[in-house]
Amino acid sequence: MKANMLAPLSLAERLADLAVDALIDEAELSPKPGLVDRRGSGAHGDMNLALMQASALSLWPCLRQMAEAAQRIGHIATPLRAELGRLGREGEAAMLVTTAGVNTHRGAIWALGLLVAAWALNPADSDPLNVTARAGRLALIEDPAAPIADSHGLHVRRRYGVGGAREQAQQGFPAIIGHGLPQLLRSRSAGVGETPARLDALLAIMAALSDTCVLWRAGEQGLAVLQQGARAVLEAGGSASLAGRRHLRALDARLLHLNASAGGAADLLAACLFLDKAGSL
Ligand SMILES: CC(C)(COP(=O)(O)OP(=O)(O)OC[C@H]1O[C@@H](n2cnc3c(N)ncnc32)[C@H](O[C@H]2O[C@H](COP(=O)(O)OP(=O)(O)OP(=O)(O)O)[C@@H](O)[C@H]2O)[C@@H]1O)[C@@H](O)C(=O)NCCC(=O)NCCS
Ligand SMILES: Nc1ncnc2[nH]cnc12
Repeated sequence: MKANMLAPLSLAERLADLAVDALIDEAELSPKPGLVDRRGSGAHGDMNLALMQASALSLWPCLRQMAEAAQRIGHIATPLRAELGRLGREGEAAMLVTTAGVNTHRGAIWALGLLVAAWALNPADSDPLNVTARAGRLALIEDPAAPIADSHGLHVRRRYGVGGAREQAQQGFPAIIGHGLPQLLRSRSAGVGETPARLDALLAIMAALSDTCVLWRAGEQGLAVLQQGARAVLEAGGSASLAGRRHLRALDARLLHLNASAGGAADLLAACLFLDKAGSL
């Protein structure tokens, strides 16, 4: 092989590439209400775009290993779930080293980890509906080595009775399959550019999701502001329209005022963009 030629990539490497690409696309997408983007840190004192990009790149080895584990183990049962849990915890540790302790992508490791594994289990069937269904079956299996977690998500689930990241995965990612992905395709076929189509997909996810990050910081009132505000942008014509952009600006200002950040919806947009890349593998 010539020195300037790259070695062919394995399936696991290509899946990790697509997942990291999707994370970087999500981080760079702007203007996202309340979230870190090209404009700044949103409602986060401890995150910025460079940190999100570095965090995304740090997850490549973990995502590749998750896909490899799925190929090696080959079926949906406890051994694969246990291995994904172990690799997920290692990935979180690598992320926290890269970010000096800031939780940039915990939810993304969970969602994309399950999805790369589900894809690698049957690469011939990359229909998003079937990949998310396989990921859901994986998420339903208990991780025998999971530590007793004291997470924000746990507190919020107990207080407000919502499902959170675990249930979203166990149900086969309804926020993506029922909202984000159809909106992405609808906005594209309406002829808007790729950036507004992705923003509309994010808003559709925000309007449908019980995001435990928002509930943690801003309670039920914050979640209602997010969901109603996201719906208002879409009903006004989406982020490509003048009226939609006005609603989007107002939503951004309200979320910043409430110190509310929809990190869960951001993770699910990355997962949605990953599934959308299915055709390019
Ligand atoms: C099963 C886990 C997902 C753990 O879930 P749990 O709900 O117990 O724990 P959390 O630590 O709260 O993590 C869930 C993260 O998922 C995102 N998320 C939130 N709501 C939803 C939803 N409805 N659907 C899908 N995803 C959702 C969200 O991640 C983003 O937010 C992070 C920032 O959160 P936080 O630290 O709370 O943020 P701040 O507000 O900044 O904190 P303060 O400043 O106020 O202190 C950011 O990272 C985004 O990614 C939730 O945080 C799973 O994680 C797990 O069990 N992992 C163990 C290893 C494992 O098994 N891995 C499996 C590999 S496939
Ligand atoms: N763009 C973003 N801003 C804040 N939290 C996030 N978690 C994942 N993506 C994020």
